[in-house]
Amino acid sequence: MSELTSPAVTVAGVNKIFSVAKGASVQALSDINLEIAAGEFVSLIGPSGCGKSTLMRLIADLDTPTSGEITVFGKSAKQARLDQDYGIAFQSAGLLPWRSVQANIELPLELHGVGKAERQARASELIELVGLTDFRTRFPDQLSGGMQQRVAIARSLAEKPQLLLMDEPFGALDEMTRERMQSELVKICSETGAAVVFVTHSIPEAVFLSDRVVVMSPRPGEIRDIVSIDLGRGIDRGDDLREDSGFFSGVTEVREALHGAPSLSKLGVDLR
Ligand SMILES: Nc1ncnc2c1ncn2[C@@H]1O[C@H](COP(=O)(O)OP(=O)(O)OP(=O)(O)O)[C@@H](O)[C@H]1O
Repeated sequence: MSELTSPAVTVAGVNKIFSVAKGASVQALSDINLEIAAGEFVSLIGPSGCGKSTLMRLIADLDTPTSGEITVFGKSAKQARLDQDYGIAFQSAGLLPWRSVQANIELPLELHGVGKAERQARASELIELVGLTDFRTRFPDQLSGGMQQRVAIARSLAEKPQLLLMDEPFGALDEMTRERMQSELVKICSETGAAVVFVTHSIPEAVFLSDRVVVMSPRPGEIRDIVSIDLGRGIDRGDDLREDSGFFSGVTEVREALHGAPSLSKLGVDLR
């Protein structure tokens, strides 16, 4: 399969066991199977400690599975990392403290040899997008946690990647900024056709953003249910959607899946 027709991510029979103390181990993930299509937005949701971040770290090749296989656009996770095939925005912003906001956002472009003028123009666009125009020359330790997250989000978008890995990227944002960033992310994805794997603790956030919500069970993390959210894409996901009955049905379905009740679609209930 060529890179273009490959799924964005495949996770096949993945287990992850951490060795903790002498002889003791923690099984964080158990037999995870998941395929994320190119351009698809998939959220991972589940109780604290169920392995969401572990799964993200495995996809990003920041750790390796104990068994099973992960591919990204048909390549091994390692090759995709080396080729920088995706943008990453994780909870701890991971900014370089000695670089300004602007220079942090320019970094991926710099690493790929994009010229200075183009880099600066793209960074300015993104700085405006995340509402940090007055902070472009500041350094990360001069920013609040939420602002740092916004810099990390801008950096992850710098190269218009075809895949974004986002682990609670909006966790430290106030509710207004969070909703604005969600709407921007929907817009960016429909413009660039990027696939997204998104970890969140917020059911409404998962439903607003996703094509599918993967509901995980408590440790060892297994996929308990996958809820399809058929609310359209792009302009269909405007702010009005937050008050739409289809949106509320999605929230209910994900909540019930989280609590272990059978999903409504599985019972043949039409949610539209
Ligand atoms: N490096 C590690 N060594 C040992 N155990 C680990 C390690 N990383 C994660 N774990 C354990 O694996 C389990 C899954 O952790 P993970 O951070 O993936 O959960 P999570 O679903 O992202 O949690 P949260 O929602 O609280 O962020 C937890 O029990 C955690 O303690």
